[in-house]
This record gives sequence, C-alpha cells and structure tokens, in this order.
Amino acid sequence: SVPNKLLTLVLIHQNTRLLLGMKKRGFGVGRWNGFGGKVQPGETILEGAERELLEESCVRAPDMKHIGRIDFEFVGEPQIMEVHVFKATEFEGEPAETEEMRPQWFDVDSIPFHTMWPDDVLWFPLMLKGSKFKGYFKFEGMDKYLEYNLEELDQS
Ligand SMILES: CCc1c(NC2CC2)nc(N)nc1N1CCCCC1
Repeated sequence: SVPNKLLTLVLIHQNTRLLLGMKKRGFGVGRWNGFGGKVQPGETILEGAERELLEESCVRAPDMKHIGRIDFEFVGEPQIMEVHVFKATEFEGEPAETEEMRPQWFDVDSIPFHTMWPDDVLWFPLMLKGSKFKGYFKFEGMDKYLEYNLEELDQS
C-alpha cells in the first residue's frame, strides 16, 4: 500500500546515434543511461523529464514523446519504481558534462549494454524501433532480475 515512486528517463535518438550519460554519483553510478530522475511534487511527469534532461545534460528536447512505462520491483522493498520513458529526436543546446552525468554519443549498433542496467538490453530495441511498450522487472539487488515481462503496445 506504498505509492509508486515516479521516475523519468529520456533518450535522445538521432538517426544512428543515441545520447547516453555516464552517471557520476548516486543511484546507478558507473552505468551509462538516459537522463532522468525523480518527479518532484507539483510537477507533471513530462515537466520532470524536461527538468532532469536539462539539469543532467544541459540540453532541451521540446519534441520528447512518452513511449513507455516500466515498473521495477526490488525484492525486500515495498515501493515500486515507476519509470516513464521518453524519446526525442531533436534537441536544443550542446550536451555538456554536469555534476551528475558525462554525456556521450553512441552508435545504435554499439550501445555499451555491459555497463548499463541489465534490463536495458531487453527494452532498448523496442525504444529504438519506435514502439510503445509497458514493462515490469523484479530485481534482486542492482545486477539481477528474477522475472520480467515486456509488452509492445498497439500504436493504432
Ligand atoms: C529504476 C532503475 C533503472 C533501471 N533499472 C534498474 C534495475 C531497476 N534501468 C534503467 N535503464 N534506468 C533506471 N533508472 C531510470 C530513472 C532514474 C533512475 C535509474
């Protein structure tokens, strides 16, 4: 009966390149990821995504679209992490290193999955091909999922 923890994750996907950031501290430190974090009280999920992208990468992406939702359960923790995934193709500004993230472009054929959250290799292909999706992962610790399901949603 604990409310979900709302989080955002923004991917900028331009043709054959994808912008990721190396997390420099906190949750997920040492892993490449999209840009995101907690949704704050009084802001919408989209506003939270836009704020986190700007804070973590110094760019804005007004065309970002909501493409999916992934719920993460951690064994032993009552609060589900509800991650809302957004994708953008255009951006304004120059990606720059911040206290949180060191941005870098990757070719979509050489995404460093071995240095990312273990779930990414499963749902990134859906994100890259433009599908909308809904997922659930049950994790035991930070490196192992015990079960998952992933569903591509109809765009019609
Ligand atoms: C919810 C953690 C997580 C994740 N999976 C973790 C095993 C549960 N995968 C990816 N790509 N991003 C994640 N976050 C995106 C929102 C900010 C915090 C990190």
